[in-house]
Amino acid sequence: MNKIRSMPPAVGAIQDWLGPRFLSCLILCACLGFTYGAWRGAADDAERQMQGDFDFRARELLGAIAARMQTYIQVLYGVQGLYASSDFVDRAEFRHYLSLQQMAQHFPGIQGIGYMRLVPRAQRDAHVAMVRREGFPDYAVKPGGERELYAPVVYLEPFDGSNLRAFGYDGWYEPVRRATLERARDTGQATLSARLRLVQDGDGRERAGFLVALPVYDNQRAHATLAQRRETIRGWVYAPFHMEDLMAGLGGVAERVLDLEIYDGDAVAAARRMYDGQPGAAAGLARSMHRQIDIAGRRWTVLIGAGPGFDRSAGDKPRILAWAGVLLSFGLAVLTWLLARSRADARAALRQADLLTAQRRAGEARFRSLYDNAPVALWQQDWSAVHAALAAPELAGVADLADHLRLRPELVARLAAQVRIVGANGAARAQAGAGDAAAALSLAQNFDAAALPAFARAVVALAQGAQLFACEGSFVRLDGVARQNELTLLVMPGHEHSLDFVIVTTLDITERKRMNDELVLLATTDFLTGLPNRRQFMARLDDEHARLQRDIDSCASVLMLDLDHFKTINDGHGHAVGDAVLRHVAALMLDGHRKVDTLGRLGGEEFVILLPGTDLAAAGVLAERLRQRIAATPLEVAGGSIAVTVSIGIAAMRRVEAGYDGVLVRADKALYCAKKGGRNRVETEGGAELGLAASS
Ligand SMILES: Nc1nc2c(ncn2[C@@H]2O[C@H](COP(=O)(O)OP(=O)(O)OP(=O)(O)O)[C@@H](O)[C@H]2O)c(=O)[nH]1
Repeated sequence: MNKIRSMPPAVGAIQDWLGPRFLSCLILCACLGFTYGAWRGAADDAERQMQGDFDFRARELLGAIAARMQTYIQVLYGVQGLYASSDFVDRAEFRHYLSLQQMAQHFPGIQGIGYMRLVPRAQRDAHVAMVRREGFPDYAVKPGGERELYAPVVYLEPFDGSNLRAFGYDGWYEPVRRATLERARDTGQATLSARLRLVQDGDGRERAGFLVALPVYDNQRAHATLAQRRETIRGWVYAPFHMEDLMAGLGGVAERVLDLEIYDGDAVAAARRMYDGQPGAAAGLARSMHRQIDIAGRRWTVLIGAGPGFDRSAGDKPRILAWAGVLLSFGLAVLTWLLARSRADARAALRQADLLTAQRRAGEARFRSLYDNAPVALWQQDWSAVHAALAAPELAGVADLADHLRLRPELVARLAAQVRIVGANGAARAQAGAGDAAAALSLAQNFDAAALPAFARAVVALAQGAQLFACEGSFVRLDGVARQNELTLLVMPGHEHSLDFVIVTTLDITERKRMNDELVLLATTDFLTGLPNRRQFMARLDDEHARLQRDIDSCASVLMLDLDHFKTINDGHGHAVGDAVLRHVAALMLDGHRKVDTLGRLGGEEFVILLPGTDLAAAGVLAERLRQRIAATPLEVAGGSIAVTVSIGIAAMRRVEAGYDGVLVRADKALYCAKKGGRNRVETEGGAELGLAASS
C-alpha cells in the first residue's frame, strides 16, 4: 500500500493501464500454450489409438479373409476325402454329402462345390453317354471341339440356377482354369486360381471370380511323386467363388469404416482388381495398409484404408479438448483482466483519494495561513446550537421571528450564549484584546449587550436561509473597553442546513465613527460658540416647518438676535475680546434655553433661536427675558467688564408659507425695527402689540 502511495501518479497510471492487459495476455498465452500442449498430446494419443485400432481391424480383416478361405478349403478337403474313401462317387452320393454340409447356412459366399472329371479324348463320348444316362440327355462337354484332355464339370452343388450353366463346362479348355488344375494336380494341394470370370455369369455383368481346386487321384495307386500324380489324376473337386459374395458381410462393422481392395497377384492394377469395397482408392486414404496374403498357392495383394468415418470418434477428443482449452483460456484471460482491472481501479481510486487528500490538506493549510495572517479579523463560529434551538417547538411555529425576538430580549441573550467561538485569527484576537489566548473569547467580543438586536437580526437572516449577513454593532474587549464594529457573517457552503461553520469578519469602526461624528460636528456647529451653525439651523428650521404642515394645531416662533455696537467692542478691545463676547452671549443663550429650542449662530454677531410650540406672545416673553439677562450680565475681562446688549426681532412660522425663509425675513425685519428703535430691545413682526421697550 505504501509502495503504491509512494509511486509517482503517472507511473502508477501507466502500470494500471498496462498491468491488466499484460497479465491477461500472459494468462491467455500460458493457457493457450498449455492447451496446445494438451491438444498435441491428445492428438498424438488419438493418432496412436486410431492407428492401433486401424492396424488391429485391418489385421482382423486379413485374418478373417484367410480364415474364411481356409474354411472353404477345408470343405473341399472334406469332399476330396469323400473321393478318397470311395472308388467312385456317384451324383447322389455327392449331393447327399454336400447337403449334409448345409453350405448355404454355414459357408456363405461360396458359389458352389463341384467336381471336374478328367476325360481323355478317347473316353469323351462314353463320358457324355454315361452322364446322359444319369438323366441329362442334353449334356455335352462345352465348348465342343477336339482336344487331348477334357475336364468337364460333372457335379456341382447346389445344382440349380446359374450353376446349371457350368454343367459340362470344360475346365481344361480355358487357360486360367487349366493352369489352376495343373498346379493342383502337380502339387496335390488346394490351388487358388487367378482372377477369372465364372461360367455361371451369363448375364454379361463383369464380376470377379476365382476357383479353388483340389486334385482327386486314383485311390488304388500311389501319387507321391509328380509323375505318379500326373499319371493317377482322376479329377478335381473345386469351388467357384464370386469375390463380392465371399466378401459380403466379412468385414462386419469394419467394412463400413474400412475400404478394402483385393488384387490378384503382386501388382495393384485395375485389370487385376478382384474386389473394391468402396469407390476411390484405399491407398489414397489418410490411413492405409498394404499387405500380401498367400492362399492356396495364390498371392493376393490387399489394400485396406480407413474410411472417413473411422477417425471421427477418436478425432473428436483432441478437438473438444482444444475448443474447451481455448474457451477456458479466453475465459481465464477475461477473468484475470477483470480482477486486475478492478485492482488497478482500486489503486487509481486510492491514488485519487490521496491526491484529493493532499490537495485538501494544502487547501486547508493555505486557508489556515490566510485565516491566521489575514489583516481582517476572522472568527470561526458554530451556530448549530442556535439552529437547533430555532427548530424547538417554542420557535418553530413562530410566524414572525424578527418580531418574536424583538419582544423577547432574554431569548435573544439565551441564543447568543449558544454560539460557540471555534477559533479567531490573530487580527480577531488583537481586536478583542485577547493576545494569544482565545479561550476567554465569547460572543460579547462580536455582539455585546447593546448589539443584541443586531444579533437577533442576524439570527433571523440565517434562519431564513441567507448565507451572507452584514450589520453594525458594538462589542466589548476583554479589558472591558466598549467598541463599535461592523460584522459580516458568511455561512460556509455546504453548512447552510446546520450552521455549524460560520465565518464572521469584524471591523473595529470605533475610530471611524468618532471621526465621522467630529466631521458631522464640524459641519453642523459654529466653531466659535459651539452652537449649531447656519446650515444646521436651517435644516432644523426646515424640519419644524414640515412638522407644522402636519400638525395644524401647533405653532413656532423664531427669535433673531444681533449684538449692539459690536464693532465698537471689537475696535475698542480687540477681536479676541470680540470673540469672547460672542461666546459669552452664546453661553447666556444656552443657559436659559428649553430643551426643545434650537439655537444657532447665523454668522458674525447674529444669532437665532427656534422656539417650537411657541406663539408670538410667549416668544416675546422669552426674548425679553433673554435680552434682560444679557444686558444685566456684562463680560468680565481683565481690567474691567464689557456690557453687552442685543436687539431681538421675533416672527412666527406660518403654515401657509411654502418654505422656512419667510419667517427669517420677517424676524429680520423685526430686528431691524428693534435696531432702529434704539437697540437693546425686542420687536415682533408688526411689533405694535407687544410694545416692549428697552428697560435699561
Ligand atoms: N471679534 C469678532 N468680530 C466680528 C465677528 N464677526 C463679525 N465681527 C464684527 O462685528 C462688527 C459688526 O459691525 P456692524 O455691522 O457695523 O454692527 P454694530 O457695530 O454692531 O452696529 P449695530 O449692529 O448697528 O449695532 C464688525 O466690526 C465685524 O468685524 C467675529 O466673529 N468676531
